[in-house]
Amino acid sequence: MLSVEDARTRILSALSPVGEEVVALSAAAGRVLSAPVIARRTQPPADFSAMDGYAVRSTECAVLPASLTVIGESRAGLGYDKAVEPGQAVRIFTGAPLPEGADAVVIQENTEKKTDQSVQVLHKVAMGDHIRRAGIDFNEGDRVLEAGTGLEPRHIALAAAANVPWLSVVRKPRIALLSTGDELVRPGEPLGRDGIIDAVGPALSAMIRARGGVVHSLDIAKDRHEALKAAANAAKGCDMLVTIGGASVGDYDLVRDAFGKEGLALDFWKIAMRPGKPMIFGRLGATAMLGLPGNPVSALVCALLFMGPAIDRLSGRSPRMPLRLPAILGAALPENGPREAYLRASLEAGNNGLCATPFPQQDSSILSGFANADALIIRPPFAPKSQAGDKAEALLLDASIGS
Ligand SMILES: Nc1nc2c(c(=O)[nH]1)N[C@H]1C(S)=C(S)[C@@H](COP(=O)(O)OP(=O)(O)OC[C@H]3O[C@@H](n4cnc5c(N)ncnc54)[C@H](O)[C@@H]3O)O[C@H]1N2
Ligand code: MOO
Repeated sequence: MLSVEDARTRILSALSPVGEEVVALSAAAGRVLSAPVIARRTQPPADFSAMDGYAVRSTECAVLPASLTVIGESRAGLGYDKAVEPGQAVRIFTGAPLPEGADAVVIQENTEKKTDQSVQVLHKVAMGDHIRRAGIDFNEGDRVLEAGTGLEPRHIALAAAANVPWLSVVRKPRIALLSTGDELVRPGEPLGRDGIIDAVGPALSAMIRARGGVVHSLDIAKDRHEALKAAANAAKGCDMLVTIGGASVGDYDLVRDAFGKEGLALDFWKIAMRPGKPMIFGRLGATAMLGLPGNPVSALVCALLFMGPAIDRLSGRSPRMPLRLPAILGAALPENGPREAYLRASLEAGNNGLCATPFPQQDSSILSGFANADALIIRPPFAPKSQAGDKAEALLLDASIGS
């Protein structure tokens, strides 16, 4: 069986970013740049004042107090267009261009205004004080953002400041999503005695959207070849098809077989991990296919470790993984079997760092445990018995830990 690491490498190397499109800056948040952003102006475009005060010639202020004649005003968006001569100063405000001849700004708290036309400088002034030099942020022609950047509001601010109103971004990957199983119904729909609610489909829809993909919902397919054939057809034109369930060896686990008949080029089936062993990866024509196991925790853990990074790759980003941190075990664990284990655990800040306590119940059908977990403890294949207090590694499920 493939290791988790090898499986991820195989998946990521089989995928590449989908095409690009141009979007307005106002619609670009959350998208991924497909080309660098080149500044179309210099920022600041000239030497600017960083404070409210007076633009002066610093040598005029060598002897204090220095009395200067105020000859005009420079404010943001409307500079003073004559030079400052010896004995003169210009009233200036934050973000205003420094007038010619001036080489420093003295903040107004360090002056005393005598009249509208006269000011006394009371404190020392050095050349360059409180000046933001032209181009300290960026210059016209600079590459201010690289291709592959996931656009956060701060990147939007930078592109806007660089006067770039349109951005080339990677098209949102289209992800077809199919739950399989005769027993499944959608939440809230009429339910027979042995029915099971499709819990994984809604979770994966949310995950795909949060990751920047577009969900093409294929709903729920019955465990029949014709239903899976119809789904394979409906997924055409999508960048990836994600199926849930039917990945194992039972009489009703038809996914590999049925998609095989539709031309699935299987890359691998089965990973040495727990939960998540019977995961499928391959290609159906131009569409990548990820077949997740049906047990809900298995499906969600596989989605976290493989589907998320795969969508990142399709989106042109470097694949993101949950943060992996060293932790101390909060309870003893038995020897691990041949599969890498991902144990649902709570996480607390302890005296010796993070303390990860595995939940007693680790069955891959138990959603309540997974929903309330902070982390997954990773145990390598055949890890020996461990005691509380031993070192371990944990994957954070959320960016922050509840207190
Ligand atoms: N003889 C063997 N049996 C099993 C093996 C094996 O190696 N040999 N592997 C086990 C492992 S590990 C897993 S994981 C499961 C995976 O099975 P399938 O992918 O075929 O999943 P299903 O049989 O379709 O469903 C399993 C279980 O999960 C429920 N389910 C399915 N889809 C959903 C959904 N969308 N939302 C909520 N619950 C879902 C389904 O009702 C079943 O209870 O196979 C083991 N068996
Ligand atoms: O891999 Mo299964 O996911 O052990 O339940």
